[in-house]
Amino acid sequence: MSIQVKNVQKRFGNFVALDDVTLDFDEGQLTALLGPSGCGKTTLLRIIAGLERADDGQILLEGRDASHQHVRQRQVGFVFQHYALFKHMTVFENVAFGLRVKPRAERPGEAQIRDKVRSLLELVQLDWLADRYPPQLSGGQRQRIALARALAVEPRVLLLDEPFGALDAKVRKELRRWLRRLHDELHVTSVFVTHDQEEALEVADQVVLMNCGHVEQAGTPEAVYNHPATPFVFGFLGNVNLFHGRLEVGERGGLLHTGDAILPVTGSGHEAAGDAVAYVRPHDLDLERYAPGADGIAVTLRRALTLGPVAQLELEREDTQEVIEVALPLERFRHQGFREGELLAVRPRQLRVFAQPQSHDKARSQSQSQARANVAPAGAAS
Ligand SMILES: Nc1ncnc2c1ncn2[C@@H]1O[C@H](COP(=O)(O)OP(=O)(O)OP(=O)(O)O)[C@@H](O)[C@H]1O
Repeated sequence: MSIQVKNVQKRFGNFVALDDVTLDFDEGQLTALLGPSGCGKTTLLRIIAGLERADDGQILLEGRDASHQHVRQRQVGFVFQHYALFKHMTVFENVAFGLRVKPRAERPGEAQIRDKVRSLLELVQLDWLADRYPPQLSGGQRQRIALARALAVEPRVLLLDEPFGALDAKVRKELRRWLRRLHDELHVTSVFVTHDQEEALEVADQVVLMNCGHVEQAGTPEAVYNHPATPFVFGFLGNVNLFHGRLEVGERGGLLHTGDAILPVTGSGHEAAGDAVAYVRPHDLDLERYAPGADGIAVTLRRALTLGPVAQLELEREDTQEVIEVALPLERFRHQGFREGELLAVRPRQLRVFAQPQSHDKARSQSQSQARANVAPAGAAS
């Protein structure tokens, strides 16, 4: 079932939790709602489910206005962070619960219930736990049972609120791969809330980046990561270096004057000249030995972390003393033989510029500071 969210507005008192949110969730798609704490992810999920009413706007399910439909009529299945399994019931009975409480006319017979529960337990690969009670399960197993229980009533939409939030990192990773495989088998339109960018990028077909009650960007993981629409998205999805400076726009594109360096800018070329901030990821920077008059930013290599296949380098700008973070394949780093204390030159392969906002409203400036919380220790913080 497809879901459309149209111009949804939600306030709690004077606080705007959702501000004109418009989104499409295609039939059979797995979408991640991603964003910092308090940005409105759960509120949006609850409004889609019918657990919360929007003040304005519409929810369309399969093209039909469902804004006034009761949660039951919407045919949604839920999985929450804190697994709400019934402790006094076996795993089997927990999964059977939704079927047993159906109105008499719709309730399947006992044999059908048994078959259905068995096949769901096989689907989540926990059929061997049917007779156990929830306290006898691990956290990951409980979440898989919670999912089987949500699926028992054949929901047309599956909503998951931080389903793996309470689990440790290793189990989370296993479970998110498992969720993806399960989704590929079932193709139920699913929306899950997370504040873990890796989880969203790895699992989802569509990632919706939210911030302060509005949607910053929605798109495939590839699109939001490689073509971030706003500084917030850039900062939220992975490490980034910031270069503050002045943008000069000429016929052949933009040039950023930052400290003593002049750097060519990639991108649309529609940015206005003036104060600007350029964004570049640590792996989009080239590094070579410094030579007087050469292009790039002169830096000193302060620290090299050579764990794993990538060398993480901390470099200090000669002109502004800001820190730049560079990620180089370990082999290349070793081959070059760079040493700590050495003078090098950094050149961005891709430098994305966003114009400096002239006037911030409160929410936007908050969004900026949240974005900065995710940047590399780099010039970043300045
Ligand atoms: N019932 C409520 N009454 C008042 N304020 C609320 C209520 N529910 C949510 N809020 C506020 O609305 C904002 C959005 O909350 P929401 O739970 O949707 O955020 P979230 O993005 O899911 O956050 P988290 O990742 O921390 O769960 C928060 O500032 C929250 O305090």
